[in-house]
Parts: sequence; structure tokens; C-alpha cells
Amino acid sequence: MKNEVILKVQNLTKTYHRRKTREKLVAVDNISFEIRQGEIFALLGPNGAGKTTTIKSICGLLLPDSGSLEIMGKSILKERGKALRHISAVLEGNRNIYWRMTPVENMIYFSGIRGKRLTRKESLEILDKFGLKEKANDLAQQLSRGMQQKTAVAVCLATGAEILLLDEPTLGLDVASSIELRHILRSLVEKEGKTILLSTHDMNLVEAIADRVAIMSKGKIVVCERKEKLMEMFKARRYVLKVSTNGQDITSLETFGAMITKKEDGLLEFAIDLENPKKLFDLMDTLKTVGTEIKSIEQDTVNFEKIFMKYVSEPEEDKVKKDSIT
Ligand SMILES: Nc1ncnc2c1ncn2[C@@H]1O[C@H](COP(=O)(O)OP(=O)(O)OP(=O)(O)O)[C@@H](O)[C@H]1O
Repeated sequence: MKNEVILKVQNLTKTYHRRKTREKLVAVDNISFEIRQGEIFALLGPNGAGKTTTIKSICGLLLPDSGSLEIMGKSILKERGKALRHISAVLEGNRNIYWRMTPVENMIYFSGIRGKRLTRKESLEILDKFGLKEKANDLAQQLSRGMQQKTAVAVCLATGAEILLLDEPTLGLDVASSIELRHILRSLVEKEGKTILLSTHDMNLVEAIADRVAIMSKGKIVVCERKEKLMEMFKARRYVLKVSTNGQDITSLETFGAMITKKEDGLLEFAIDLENPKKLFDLMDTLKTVGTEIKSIEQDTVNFEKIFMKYVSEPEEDKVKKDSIT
């Protein structure tokens, strides 16, 4: 049923042990989140944040140290078969298809493994949604990368699973193929009631299709929020100011966390992140006191790249702010 919790991850922890050095690495550190039916949930994070480890744990490919994983109320650890039949995954772009089989053969084979008898007619209908009907009888290895990735998602769909786990689905795709795949994913959710868990570095994809977003860093979830809310929060907070400077001491801007973006011919442009908009007036007072003239104040355009960077690189960003002002 729409809006029902369909996937529940609670206090998931996974540690890797390096054999040679006996070092321990906590790849996923006590994370919890829920995904509702009909949602596109994006899991983001820099390299090594723990996204793939999380997805592999959900697929039952890795055994977590602790925590619980439930799909449609069934525990992956205790009722593996019953839980996992509701999910289908594409890991690392397109690895879940056999190169020496055609798209149709892949679909019939993988749905067969899941106990589903897919007819050739049904598989052609699915391929049609992906614009791949003419390629139905070509070997997968003869398809372009974009076509292979779309075939991989088509295979996922062929299994009849309600939840699709897609790890980097747009990796290596050109702009047109990536946009096409976005439309396909959105329509799978809207027209067919599928639920999608997406792990990606593609911020345009997140901005275009995600409903909710969790950002991971060093094994932890640092924020989990509706995409619109995150965009709104940031839109309200970031300002870009242009001021004229004639050698005035502007080090006081540092207290406002200003980040200089341009400095030329007596004109200074800086971005500022003000959690409390009232602070904008304090900033204007400060600028007046040092004797700079404000040329313009604009609310910064917000995109997902900026939101992502804010959550995953705060200490470095602070350092840049400091460096650029002094
Ligand atoms: N099999 C393994 N053995 C030891 N360490 C591992 C193993 N797999 C992953 N790791 C480590 O666990 C951490 C998390 O890795 P993971 O692949 O989950 O990150 P990720 O967020 O998916 O990264 P990326 O965006 O680069 O794919 C990394 O530090 C990685 O080096």
C-alpha cells in the first residue's frame, strides 16, 4: 500500500577486518532509515562512505555485525527467502547481466531463477519501455554501455520485485542516456508503484528524481530528509553579496563564515550561509562600519552539489573560508 514502510534498516553496523594488518574498519556505523512504498530514496556520500556496504547488506550479500534489516515486515537475516524475493538489484551499473545472452534471454533467465515464468511477449513489453525492443535479440556484449545499463534495470523489473536497488545506475552514461534513464525510473515509480533505493554520485539525478535523500559520511548518516525540504532550507540560508572594497580591512567577515568567490578591481563577491536571516542585517551593519558599499545581495541558487558538499566537507570548507579571508 502507498506510503507504507517497505524497507527498514535499524542500527546497521558492518566492520571489515583486514587480514594482513588485522586492522578493523567500521564501514557502516549504526545507521537507521526507512523507505516507504512508491519512494525514490537516494543514498549519497563520498567514496568510501559506506553506501555499497549498506546496499550489499540489504541484498543479503554481506552479513552485518549487528542491526536489523526488514523488507515488507520480513527480516533479511531470519526469513531470508521471504524478504529477498521483494527486491532486485543492479550493482555497479550493469554487472547483473550475462554478456553472452540477449536482453530477452537475460530477462527470462533471471526471472526464472526467482521462480517467475516470463514469456517472450512479456519481456518484449518490458524492453519496449526502455526503448530496447529492436535490440532484444542482440548479445548484451554488443550493446552500448547505456543500453546495457537499461537492460540491467529491465532485468530487475522482469523479476517482478517491488523494490529496486540501483547502485550507480547512471555511471558512465552520456547526458542523453542519463536523462532517458531518469524518466524511466520516475515512471516505474509513478506508473507501476515500484520503490527505488538509489546509490549515486550523480547530483543531477538526485535533484531530478529523488523524493528523500540520506547523506552518508564515514559510515554514518549525517542527514536524512525530504529533498524539497533540504533544497528549501538551503535556499533560505545562502546569500551572495557583491561589495566594493578599496583596501578596507574585511577580516571581520570571517565571523560570518563568508566564502570569497570573486575578487577583482575593487569588487568583492562572497557567499554566506546564514542559518538565521536576521544575521544578514548584522552583516550589513558590519560592512557599513568598515566602509564598504554593498552593490547587490542575492539569494544564492541552490543545487544538490552545494547541499552535498556542505554536509560532507564542512571542516575543509571552513578552512577555505578562513584562508580566503585572511
Ligand atoms: N571487502 C572489503 N574489505 C575491506 N574493506 C572494505 C571492503 N569493502 C569496502 N571496504 C571499505 O569500507 C569502506 C566503505 O566502502 P563502500 O564500498 O561501502 O563505500 P561507498 O560509499 O560505496 O564508496 P564508493 O562511492 O567509492 O563506491 C571503505 O573504506 C572501503 O575501503
